[in-house]
Amino acid sequence: MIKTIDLTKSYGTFKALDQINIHVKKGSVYGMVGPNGAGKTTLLKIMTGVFRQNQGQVFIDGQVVEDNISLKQRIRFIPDELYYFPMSTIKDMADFYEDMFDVFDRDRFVRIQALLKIPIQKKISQLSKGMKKQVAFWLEICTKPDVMILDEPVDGLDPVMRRQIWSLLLQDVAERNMTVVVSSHNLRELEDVCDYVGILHEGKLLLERDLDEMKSDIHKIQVAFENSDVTLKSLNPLKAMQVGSVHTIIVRGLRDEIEKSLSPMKPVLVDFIPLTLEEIFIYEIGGEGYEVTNLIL
Ligand SMILES: Nc1ncnc2c1ncn2[C@@H]1O[C@H](COP(=O)(O)OP(=O)(O)OP(=O)(O)O)[C@@H](O)[C@H]1O
Repeated sequence: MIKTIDLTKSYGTFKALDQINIHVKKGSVYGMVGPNGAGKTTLLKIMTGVFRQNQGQVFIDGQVVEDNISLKQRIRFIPDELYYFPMSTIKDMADFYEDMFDVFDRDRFVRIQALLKIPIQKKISQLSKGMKKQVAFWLEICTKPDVMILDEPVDGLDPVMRRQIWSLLLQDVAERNMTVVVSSHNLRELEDVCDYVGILHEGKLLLERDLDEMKSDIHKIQVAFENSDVTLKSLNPLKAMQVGSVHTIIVRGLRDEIEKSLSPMKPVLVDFIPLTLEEIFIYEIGGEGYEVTNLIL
């Protein structure tokens, strides 16, 4: 649904994005992860048409985003730094959104107010940073966008509110097939919500992966044998440790096939332990010369 082709952006002589090709499926949540300065905000701002690229193109449903007003109506962007009209109250902003967007859902606005419990007569300038962020989600989600682009969305929100906001977003993903692109420098934060993850580093896309596929393709296993001489070299582990007769290995491959390979060795224990997304990425790109832990933690 969203596709960028060779997207390149320079600020003066500095190349902030270098030939970025990303692919986001309709109705999915795509996490863009990378350290400070990787180019995430630049990429998101080009995807929403806020910034112009030097080369390449962004397509949504096959249409070019740049200068496409009707397409941009279907995209909402919550930036890292929020802007509201000076002196406006939440009600003023809701009225403005209702004027701007035919699709603004006033009933939903009222329902979400009961959840967030922020009085709508409050001046937004007098709200805390986290509350301002809540207001941004509150307003944008009521415009029922097809695409929601979020730059560091949960920054400043407390853990309970993070869950509330994500549950609102995921409800729209499930019910309306909304597509979400979300940036973060913390993989752990995205682990529970993303279907796909892209890692950006120094303006380049290091990789892009389907998380379910990745999770089914790499395993951490504890195996124990009566005989401590058994080796697991035939499984070509990415990593292997042994304490007494208990082996802990990281192996690529499908679970069924790994179990079949282990069975003739007559293990007394085989335990598949879930890998965190962070661990998977470390094994996925750790061999490519990057200090992955520095990129994604
Ligand atoms: N307006 C600008 N003028 C010059 N350089 C810029 C400008 N905006 C961003 N940059 C540079 O482009 C690079 C990418 O910045 P960007 O804000 O896209 O990174 P980011 O991944 O969003 O970082 P963070 O996680 O810190 O928000 C950085 O080196 C930054 O200094």
